[in-house]
Amino acid sequence: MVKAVVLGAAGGIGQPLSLLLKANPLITELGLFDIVNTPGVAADLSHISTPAKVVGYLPPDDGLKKVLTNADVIVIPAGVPRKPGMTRDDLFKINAGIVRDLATGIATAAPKAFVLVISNPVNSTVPIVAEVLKKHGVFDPKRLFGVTTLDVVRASTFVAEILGDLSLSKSVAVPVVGGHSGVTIVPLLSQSSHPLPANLTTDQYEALVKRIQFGGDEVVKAKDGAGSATLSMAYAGAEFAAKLIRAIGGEKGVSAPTFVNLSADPSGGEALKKELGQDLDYFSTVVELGPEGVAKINTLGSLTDAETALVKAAIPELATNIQTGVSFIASPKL
Ligand SMILES: NC(=O)c1ccc[n+]([C@@H]2O[C@H](COP(=O)([O-])OP(=O)(O)OC[C@H]3O[C@@H](n4cnc5c(N)ncnc54)[C@H](O)[C@@H]3O)[C@@H](O)[C@H]2O)c1
Ligand SMILES: O=C(O)C[C@H](O)C(=O)O
Repeated sequence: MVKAVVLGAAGGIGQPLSLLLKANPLITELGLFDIVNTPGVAADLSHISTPAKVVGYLPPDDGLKKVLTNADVIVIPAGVPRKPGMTRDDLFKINAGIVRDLATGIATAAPKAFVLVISNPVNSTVPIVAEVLKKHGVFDPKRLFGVTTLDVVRASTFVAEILGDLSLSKSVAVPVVGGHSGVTIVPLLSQSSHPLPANLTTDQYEALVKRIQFGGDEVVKAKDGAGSATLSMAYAGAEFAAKLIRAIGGEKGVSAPTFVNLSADPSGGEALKKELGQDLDYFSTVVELGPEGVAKINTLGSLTDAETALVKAAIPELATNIQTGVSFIASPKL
């Protein structure tokens, strides 16, 4: 029995994500929450012939508390998306408060749930959720995840394109580490399950790295004011949620890159911190998943000089983004 909950379920990501979760046979209950339209979305999805019982809630009458009660897995795509010319950090002003309030609901109504954060800027919203849970004395770092799967999905697709065979994209696995914005997105292409063509030039390699780092901008530009990635994000979010649900159900050998608090690792992430040469509290890397959530946080492994430089370039922005999230909750003005 797995109850999954989507907070922001009526939005551009929320609706297709809810559809994909409804299609997951391991989910037996699907709770949808948004400030608008969830009764309609829930009624629509409830006619699909899969096991999950679907219920939609709105804020009145304790809707947030009701949807969160007995939740096992909570996915959060609530918040505003980018328009052309904006960075993910520009979303902080609005999304930080939205995520804080939803996290407060989780802290009281579902403190043991696994929480998957999609709302941007992920590098800051994940620390916000952690700080809220800490304030309530219920933070378990093993249960909190920043969803960076879209970067991994993009890397697989773009590598398969370069290999000239899109049918490979499902099996191409590229670890993408760091964080989820611009230069903090670091694809470790030398560790791709399918090596890049030997004749790839440095210019082509650099263009591929840039495309993975700035894939979000490509979509924002193409949507021309109508938002950012929604369908590919829903696919990526459902993929990550499905992996986690399999792992908490006891399946062995499940792992995925995700942005986590390094204290979730049994060793406190010391080996990774040593590799990074920096005492960061959060980082995205390949995480082994298990019944309690994070089972082990993997180190980066062997990197090329170019990848070492990318990791180095990611760290200052990542450290600032993390601190922005932490300070938002620590602020005495709240
Ligand atoms: N992590 C990633 O890789 C990734 C990828 C794409 C988008 N995103 C982010 O996901 C977020 C959502 O994007 P979208 O395109 O779905 O936006 P959207 O505007 O289409 O949908 C957002 C939904 O959130 C709802 N919402 C707002 N405040 C809420 C609250 N307090 N409680 C519950 N619901 C609330 C809105 O009503 C809306 O339905 C954005 O911040 C975007 O930047 C992240
Ligand atoms: O680019 C965005 O703002 C949305 C998302 O983070 C993405 O990577 O597509």
